[in-house]
Amino acid sequence: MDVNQRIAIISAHLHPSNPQMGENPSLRAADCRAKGGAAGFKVAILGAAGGIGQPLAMLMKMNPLVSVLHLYDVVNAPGVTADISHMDTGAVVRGFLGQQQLESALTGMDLVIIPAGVPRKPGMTRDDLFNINAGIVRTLCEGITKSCPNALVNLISNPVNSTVPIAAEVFKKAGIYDPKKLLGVTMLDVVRANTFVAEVLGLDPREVSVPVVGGHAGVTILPLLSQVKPPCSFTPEETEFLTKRIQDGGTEVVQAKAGAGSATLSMAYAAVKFADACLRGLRGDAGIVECAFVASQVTELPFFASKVRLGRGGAEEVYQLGPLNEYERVGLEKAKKELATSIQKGVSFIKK
Ligand SMILES: NC(=O)c1ccc[n+]([C@@H]2O[C@H](COP(=O)([O-])OP(=O)(O)OC[C@H]3O[C@@H](n4cnc5c(N)ncnc54)[C@H](O)[C@@H]3O)[C@@H](O)[C@H]2O)c1
Ligand SMILES: O=C(O)C[C@H](O)C(=O)O
Repeated sequence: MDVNQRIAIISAHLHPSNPQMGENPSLRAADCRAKGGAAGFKVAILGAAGGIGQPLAMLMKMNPLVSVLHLYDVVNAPGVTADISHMDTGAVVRGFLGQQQLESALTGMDLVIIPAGVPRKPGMTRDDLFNINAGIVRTLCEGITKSCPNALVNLISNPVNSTVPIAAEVFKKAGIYDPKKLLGVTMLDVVRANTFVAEVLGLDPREVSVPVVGGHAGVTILPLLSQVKPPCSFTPEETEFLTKRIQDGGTEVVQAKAGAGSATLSMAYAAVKFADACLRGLRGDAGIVECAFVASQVTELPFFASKVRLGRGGAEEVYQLGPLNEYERVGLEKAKKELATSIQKGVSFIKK
């Protein structure tokens, strides 16, 4: 950067009348840095000013795999962007406010993470969010079809069991659907399962790995306690207690927050854990396996959460469920029944 560019940056901050988001000279200098060979991926967060979005943005700014971080929301994006952009980590941060900036927010992105939408209040199911969040997800996915059709998409907005089918239909309509690149984020169920199982076993949660399959709502969340690593066994009472606690983990937080929303901090942690795995897959690292809600042939349903292998193309391999015990087989039937309805609801929303 030459001396004139440096003077431009200083005067922009001394006379801050000009900076419209994305047109600040300091961002142009950062652009040079981003273009100047900074290795890494370009990531957009849609809904970045929300309860999940803000800690997620902070954690992604700390991720060394990210070179450019775009923060988009319909409110408060400038404040969150200014705040996070002061962190002395590598990623260049840019903010985008409102629908008219969606295209710029998405252009050139490798990974788009979507936590936009309303959260639950006590007494609501995730499906009660459908009427508002379905339209939000449709609009954002239409933006993706135009501006970054090859990006990997991590969809967090609830009800995930319906929003993922909505996204798939939007992408199909635009002729850009690649099932491997659309991933519903169920990592929070795995994070909770690891934590709750570790509590019962008296272990450090980092040593525990629990596959959670099915979907992301109530009985569709199916922890496979017979496949826990390290290998262990549970009494029927422990199995019942753990399965219920994992299935109701979201409701536990909604009730504790008493009207102030749902899980945000643990979700941001889970979202970053999952996004980091996706980015390592995109980079070509071998052996990255996580659970996600994806297009699937594991059951008769078109979407199902199970372990997937993440690679350069996204979810490159979807694994079978492995041997289930009787308790899990019964749970699987219940999960499939509810999932079928939620998936169909999402598909019909776009097809109608
Ligand atoms: N998948 C999961 O495991 C999981 C976990 C927790 C929460 N969630 C879901 O994530 C969503 C967000 O939760 P939250 O607590 O962050 O809610 P929040 O209300 O705190 O934040 C949502 C953000 O989305 C923004 N937004 C609304 N419409 C938008 C649009 N059209 N474009 C861009 N941004 C828009 C809002 O302005 C807000 O900043 C909810 O649907 C919630 O149920 C999913
Ligand atoms: O429970 C919710 O509504 C939010 C989220 O799906 C969760 O599991 O915490």
